[in-house]
Amino acid sequence: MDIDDLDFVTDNIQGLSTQEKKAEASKEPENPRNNLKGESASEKEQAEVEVRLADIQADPDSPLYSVKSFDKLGLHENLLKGIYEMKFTKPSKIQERALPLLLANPPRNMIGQSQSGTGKTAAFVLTMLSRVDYDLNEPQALCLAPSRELARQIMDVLLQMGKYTPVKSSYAIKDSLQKGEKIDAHIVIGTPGTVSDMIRKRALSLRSMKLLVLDEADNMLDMQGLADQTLRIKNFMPKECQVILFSATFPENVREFTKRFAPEANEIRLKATELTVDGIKQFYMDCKNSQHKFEVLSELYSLMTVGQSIIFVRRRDTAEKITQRMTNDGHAVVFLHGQMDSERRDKVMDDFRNGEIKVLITTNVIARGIDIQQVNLVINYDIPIDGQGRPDAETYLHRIGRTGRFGRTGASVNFVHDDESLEQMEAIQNTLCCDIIKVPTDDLEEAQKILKKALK
Ligand SMILES: Nc1ncnc2c1ncn2[C@@H]1O[C@H](COP(=O)(O)OP(=O)(O)OP(=O)(O)O)[C@@H](O)[C@H]1O
Repeated sequence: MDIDDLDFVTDNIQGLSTQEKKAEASKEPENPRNNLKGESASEKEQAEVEVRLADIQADPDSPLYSVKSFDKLGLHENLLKGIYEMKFTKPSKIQERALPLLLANPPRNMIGQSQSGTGKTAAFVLTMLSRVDYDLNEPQALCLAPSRELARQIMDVLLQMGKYTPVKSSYAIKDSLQKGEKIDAHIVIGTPGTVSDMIRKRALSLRSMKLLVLDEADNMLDMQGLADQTLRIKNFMPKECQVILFSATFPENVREFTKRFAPEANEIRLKATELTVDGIKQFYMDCKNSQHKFEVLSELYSLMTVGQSIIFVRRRDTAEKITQRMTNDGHAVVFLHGQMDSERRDKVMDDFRNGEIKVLITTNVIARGIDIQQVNLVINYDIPIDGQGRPDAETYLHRIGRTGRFGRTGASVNFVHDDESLEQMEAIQNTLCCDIIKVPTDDLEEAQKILKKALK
């Protein structure tokens, strides 16, 4: 699989060298990506997505529905120029509801929840860009994210949306600052560990800060994880700072804390039944044991070609091992995890983003926030569990939410291989009140057809 861009070629040409595969691929009859009008298939697909999106945005039950246009949301014309250049035509529900509240004066805190892939980033990025004083060369807005990869992605959005503003922005992620350097940018985007370090070394001054944004806020305020660091950073911020929390999930155990962290906040919440995204079809494959699980994975990838996909595993060493075994079987796959050095992580992510890498095997490090529209398949090779070994429905939602972005279709496949993993998956299914459909492991041709149909 995963040669060039031949999304729907299912021939098994595994076992050939890369050169041979490319030659084989170029033999496809009459270039399947071109139609009679001379329009390339990807342009056609894009047009189809846009038409579908227009329908979805007209459906009041969709999280992408809105009544207003961006022009009516009180944004500066320079920001509107940036937004329209990104080809955003209408706001999504969360953008339409949150932006007027976020921009109102006096500023009020916000706890905003909306399904994965529904445009939360634009809501908080536009708020940061609207609130800073561009004549003051000091950090005024700080956005924290749980991973380097997500911080880099938010920066990309900021630079695109702020293209027609004089914004200066800076990273606060590992290896982003030279020794002795001080940040004088208006907006800083970083991860909590590095931000804490920079504050301690006085490389980042918080005295003019007006805005603190936590993306993936429930994760950033999780007592088992990043809460300590995040809280410490907040305690250094000026008291009157506007606090903005966004996530697709706010589980019960962090709710109280989020309210204390962002007191008297405007709140936009989802009901438990609204958490999943309709465009993502969920499946599972019941394997006999862990060896069979690997065989099914490898065989499935031999049979089907998807746009791009992410395979989630529980442990870093599993990511490396599965990558090795898949490579031995002739698949082009790459791993990414949090113990790799910064340069390597950035390279892998950039290659995945621009489509050079088609299959990424990874841990929860990129389970949240990562937005790559071509990803149409997510595999949970290991069912997600939390620090106490309990089924982790939030992580599950975030993982599968790497596909089905902003009205696109996507599929997720859970691999189970014993009673325990089956029970974990069922517990997640019950928590989320969603359907997870079984696909056969003894007829992978059939399995492949079912998945392909779901992606149409
Ligand atoms: N109004 C809009 N019109 C068209 N596309 C949009 C609009 N708003 C956002 N998008 C696109 O939708 C995709 C998902 O947006 P974003 O990454 O902000 O989702 P999210 O809600 O933060 O998801 P997650 O919970 O996974 O972090 C992005 O590719 C973004 O460019």
